[in-house]
Amino acid sequence: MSETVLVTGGAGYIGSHTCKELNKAGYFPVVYDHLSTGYAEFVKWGPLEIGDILDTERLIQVIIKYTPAAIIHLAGSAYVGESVIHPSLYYRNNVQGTLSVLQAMKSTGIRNIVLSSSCAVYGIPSEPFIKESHPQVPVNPYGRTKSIIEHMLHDFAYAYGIKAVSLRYFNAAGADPDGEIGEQHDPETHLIPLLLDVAAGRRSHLDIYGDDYPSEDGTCVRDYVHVSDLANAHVKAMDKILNGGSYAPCYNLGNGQGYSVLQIVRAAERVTRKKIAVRLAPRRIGDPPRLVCDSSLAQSELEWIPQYCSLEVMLEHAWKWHQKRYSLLGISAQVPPE
Ligand SMILES: O=c1ccn([C@@H]2O[C@H](COP(=O)(O)OP(=O)(O)O[C@H]3O[C@H](CO)[C@H](O)[C@H](O)[C@H]3O)[C@@H](O)[C@H]2O)c(=O)[nH]1
Repeated sequence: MSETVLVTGGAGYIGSHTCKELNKAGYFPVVYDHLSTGYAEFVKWGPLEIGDILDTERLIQVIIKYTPAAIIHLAGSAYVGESVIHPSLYYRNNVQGTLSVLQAMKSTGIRNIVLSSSCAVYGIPSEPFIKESHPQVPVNPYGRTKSIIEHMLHDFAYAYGIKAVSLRYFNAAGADPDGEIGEQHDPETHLIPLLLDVAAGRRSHLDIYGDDYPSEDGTCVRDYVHVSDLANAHVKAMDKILNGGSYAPCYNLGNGQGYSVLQIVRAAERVTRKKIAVRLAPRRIGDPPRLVCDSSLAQSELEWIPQYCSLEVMLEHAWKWHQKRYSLLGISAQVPPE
């Protein structure tokens, strides 16, 4: 019989791709999501249980119902800019929410967890390629909450024998290569879907948040990693903890290649064959100038080998999904009022 895995936040962008990869690998993913930012139609590879991670009793009920071998915990809040304006939301959903998940695990005897973490734990890096051992000095509340929950996992691992892996994502990009699921946020704040909206004529322009950063063209540099590769890393992490594992390790997940905002705009113009209008805007508070990954630890210890490293391929998959999504919704190309 296939092992059951409970995926909190499994109706979201990374969560739904993770469920697809789990299914491919022979696991049975049960999604736990309250659908505030996720979509029921993204839950295709197992049942959906609607619930909030803050509701420990409901979590316990669902765990008792399915007796999962492990939990992949992705539910939480994940907008850097919003975290600066509404930190209480981030401490509640990310810190209190994870504590609730850990308490439910402790009450039901579930011992294995894979945690969604972020490169935001590092802050402004002192090295061009960030290793896991880099000091953690987050520069926004989002990053601070992720750092705190990683520490919570360590403490629970030590005290209660929980086996845990934290995955520090760099910038998730692209969409399912089969076009079944993809990126969809409301409101949208992420660079790639926003500039695809401009290419599709649904937005007038993209605001570029600052051109005075210490990069070649002055715009921020990020490491974009295909969402299906990220999803696959969860399966590798799951395999590792279910087959022994070690004491709460953390792994960086990225491609080790930095692209500036303007480089992404130009690449999206090539892929969509559309001109993308941009407008210079002030820096966004909480944005580090450069975040680029050294993922050699994940490659050696998890045997994680990303398949879709090309930026063009990520953008092609994102563009294919973007077009499909609007045709499914029956929405024609139009520029919404400013
Ligand atoms: O309209 C926009 C949107 C974004 N950007 C820039 O594009 C880059 C990427 O921004 P995103 O909002 O797409 O992604 P972030 O780097 O802010 O966020 C990502 O990385 C974070 C860690 O830093 C978290 O992990 C978060 O969940 C993840 O989406 C940033 O330099 C941002 O300033 C713009 O110039 N204009």
